[in-house]
Amino acid sequence: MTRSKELQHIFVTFYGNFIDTPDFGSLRVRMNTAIGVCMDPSIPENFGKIQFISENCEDPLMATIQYDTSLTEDKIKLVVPSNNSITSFYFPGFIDTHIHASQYPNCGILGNNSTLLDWLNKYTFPTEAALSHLPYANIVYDKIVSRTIANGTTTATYFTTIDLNASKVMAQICSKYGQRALIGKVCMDSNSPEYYIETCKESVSSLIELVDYLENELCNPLVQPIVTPRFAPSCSRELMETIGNLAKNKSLHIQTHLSENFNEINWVENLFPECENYTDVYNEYGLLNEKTILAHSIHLTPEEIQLIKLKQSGISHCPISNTSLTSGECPVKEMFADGIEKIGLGTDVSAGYSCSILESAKAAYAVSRHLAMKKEKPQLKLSVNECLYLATLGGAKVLDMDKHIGSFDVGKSFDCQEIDLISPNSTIDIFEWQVPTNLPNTKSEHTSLNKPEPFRMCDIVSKWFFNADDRNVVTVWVNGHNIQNLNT
Ligand SMILES: O=c1[nH]c(=O)c2nc[nH]c2[nH]1
Ligand SMILES: [Zn+2]
Repeated sequence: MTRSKELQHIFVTFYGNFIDTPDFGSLRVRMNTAIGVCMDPSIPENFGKIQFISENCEDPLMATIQYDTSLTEDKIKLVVPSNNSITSFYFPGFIDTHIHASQYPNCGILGNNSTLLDWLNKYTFPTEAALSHLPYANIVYDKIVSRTIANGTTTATYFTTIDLNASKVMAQICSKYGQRALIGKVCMDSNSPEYYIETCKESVSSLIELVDYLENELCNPLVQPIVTPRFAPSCSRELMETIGNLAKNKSLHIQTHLSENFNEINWVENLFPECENYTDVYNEYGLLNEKTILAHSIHLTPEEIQLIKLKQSGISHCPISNTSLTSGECPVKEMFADGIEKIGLGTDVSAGYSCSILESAKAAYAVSRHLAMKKEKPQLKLSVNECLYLATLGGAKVLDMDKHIGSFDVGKSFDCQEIDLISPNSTIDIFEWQVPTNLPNTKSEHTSLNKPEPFRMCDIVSKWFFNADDRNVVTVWVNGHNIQNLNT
């Protein structure tokens, strides 16, 4: 298709099987469904957003014209899965609520016995400091953004480094690829190595300049700033208060680390004796609100849980990182039971060894089971559906973006990944008699005494969850745009 022809399309209708998790624990399966997305730049309020959903639809083109009779066929692009079979489906794009783009060169390098504070000093700070060299930052940031997209991540909340210019480079790269991103220039003016520290004044002025750059120069609504005090030990009271005020005045997101490791928690208690607990430090210095993302939050006291609930902050559960640095097991189900409503997943590269949210979802499943065994509480186990919710709509809630992303609903942006269990390089083995018939839960002619019943769609999802990787991600869209095949 020529570029000029493509430009005429002001509406895209996606057709196939749509699966999402509208609630914690439920799986919504909509077979043979048409979802219409407005791509008309002259209607900015609808651009990239889902306009209609027609279930059990036989003629998606007709459904589109019925939705809007002013649309003619030449204005509509119809997208069907490349392998239009029952083993392929559309799923909401993954949301990574905590990832250090700058640590990607260390991904998979952890040091066997490292725990948080020695790992930071030995591996992390030198790697982050090196990214002030912009050609290096360009290569690393380009790779992590394309790699997360290849793994189905449509929204990511990034930490960069203290370096302003490298943070601008990261924003440019996210914008180039079309990924939805929050860009966090790290703020740290205390208790850090002399080769990787800023003064409070430098930190605040770099942050202000980054915010100004994103608002007034880059001007891509998909790429937003996020205020990023690294964690309480590396921030002075003055720094936290100043950037907290900036976040409040400009309605910006905030991200930081909380309660990851016992040595860290003791350190915070010694550094901030005026505060009730670790969470209270962020509250005291104006950093705790409904747009705050708290990574880890493993060892919280009941008082801290109540404070987070009161302030409606979100928690980013990073199970691969927590296992790798032996930080602990975040009690996700207990926190939900205690009334915390906003919990999502973070890869936490490079304390986490994978930039795939699907891998993090599997790790969340495993960690919850270890916790259930340790505490002899089977109710602490996370199900596949619950893990997939954390990876999508749960993450959207953490980012306070659940009105816009995280599931397939009219009015939401079309942020989506097409999954295929039998894509060309797939390593998933699925046998002919296991392939479901077109109608969910009906028996097919395969069924006999000797042949088992075919899978239901929830089995197909389970197979994907445990057996898949990026080879099963066929295409990725953000705001209705295909962002995976940038160079095609
Ligand atoms: O997992 C983590 N990664 C980090 O880079 C970091 N900095 C403070 N605390 C941290 N925890
Ligand atoms: Zn982190």
